[in-house]
Amino acid sequence: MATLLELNHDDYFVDQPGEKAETNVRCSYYPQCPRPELVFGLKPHCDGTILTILMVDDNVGGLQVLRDGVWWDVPTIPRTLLVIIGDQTEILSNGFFTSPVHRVVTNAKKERLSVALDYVDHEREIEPSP
Ligand SMILES: O=C(O)CCC(=O)C(=O)O
Ligand SMILES: [Fe+2]
Repeated sequence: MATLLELNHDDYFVDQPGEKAETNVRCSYYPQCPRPELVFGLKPHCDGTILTILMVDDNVGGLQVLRDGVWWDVPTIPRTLLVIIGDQTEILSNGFFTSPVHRVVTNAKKERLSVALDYVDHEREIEPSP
């Protein structure tokens, strides 16, 4: 990431979070929903994190990302973790990496599980790279 930004500091993104940066795990259960057209699993949002690492159910889609005004399904790939860039990385990279707006839609036939690991710094003031 630092190389892409042409920073002369390979560990720039590793060094920015303070010692109090936290990792939190969130397990979410999305039950079947008889009226998926009316109910979001998770409303549209960006993650306020440095990164979110997401493990989703291989058999159920549901995660969507907004790009150019269109919602796209995020494909599920077995045994693969998904990394979502968070707002803090967008700030650190001065907008080079963007924190995507995403949501989870519900499913009438299948329940869904996900595990999200948030890496976030609530203590330090995050500033754009030099
Ligand atoms: O459950 C998911 O697939 C997405 C979860 C999510 O976006 C979040 O926890 O911020
Ligand atoms: Fe999220």
